[in-house]
Amino acid sequence: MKNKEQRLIENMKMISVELTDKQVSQFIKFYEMLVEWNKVMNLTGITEYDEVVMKHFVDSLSIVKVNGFDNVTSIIDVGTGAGFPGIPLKIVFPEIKITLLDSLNKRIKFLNAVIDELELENIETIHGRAEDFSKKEDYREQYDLCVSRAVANLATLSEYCLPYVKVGGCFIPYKSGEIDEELNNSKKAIQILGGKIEEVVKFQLPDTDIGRSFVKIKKNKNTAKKYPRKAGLPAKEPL
Ligand SMILES: C[S@@+](CC[C@H](N)C(=O)[O-])C[C@H]1O[C@@H](n2cnc3c(N)ncnc32)[C@H](O)[C@@H]1O
Repeated sequence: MKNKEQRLIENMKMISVELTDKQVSQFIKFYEMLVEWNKVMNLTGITEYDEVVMKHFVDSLSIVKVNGFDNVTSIIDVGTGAGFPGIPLKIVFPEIKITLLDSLNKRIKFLNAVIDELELENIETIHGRAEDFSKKEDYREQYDLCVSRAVANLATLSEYCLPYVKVGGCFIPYKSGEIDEELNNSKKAIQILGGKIEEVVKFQLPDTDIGRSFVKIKKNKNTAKKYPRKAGLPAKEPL
């Protein structure tokens, strides 16, 4: 049986991500903290090492198959939970400024401990609702890229996420394989919020039957000031 480090390296290679020794040890530490803290708080339903590597680490980074990162200097991960996809992106792209936002404070405490332990820099956590922070000048239309995994349907999520994206930047949600109906139900919201669907890229996680759809949404005009509506409304009454 190969050791943990080798298995991680090989799985990442399957999506063309090459890891340095430092990044390998950061991923292993992150895994250990996830399992340890998961004993006292609900962070993830998956704790077996190889499953975490594939379904959390490789999945978080599979966006590299869709989007280049050369011109990305800032990313916000909305509804990051235990740090997915934000922490794996930070480990692999240390030079990019990353903001992790979640409304559950216990998850933010976990993430702050991970940031300390892994000695990550140029990364910030925010405890708050997506709908509230994008109203603040320091966050509104400040990011090259907004990502989000497993948070809400695409119409609701677009109202959470597009206000954070600069004109010319992108919002790329991690969605499950079957997405046609969700796409149809979100086209109006995306257009109202200043976005345009550029492409939908389907991807299969290596050696699994798990399908992903990445929806690449370009921000082509400013989001009107009245969006997002007050907290709770985007989920209750999607645009
Ligand atoms: C199912 S978890 C997914 C976490 C992580 N993105 C992942 O894929 O493992 C959804 C997360 O979104 C957060 N969330 C849901 N609605 C939110 C909102 N309006 N603002 C901020 N966070 C929100 C929840 O607190 C939770 O941590």
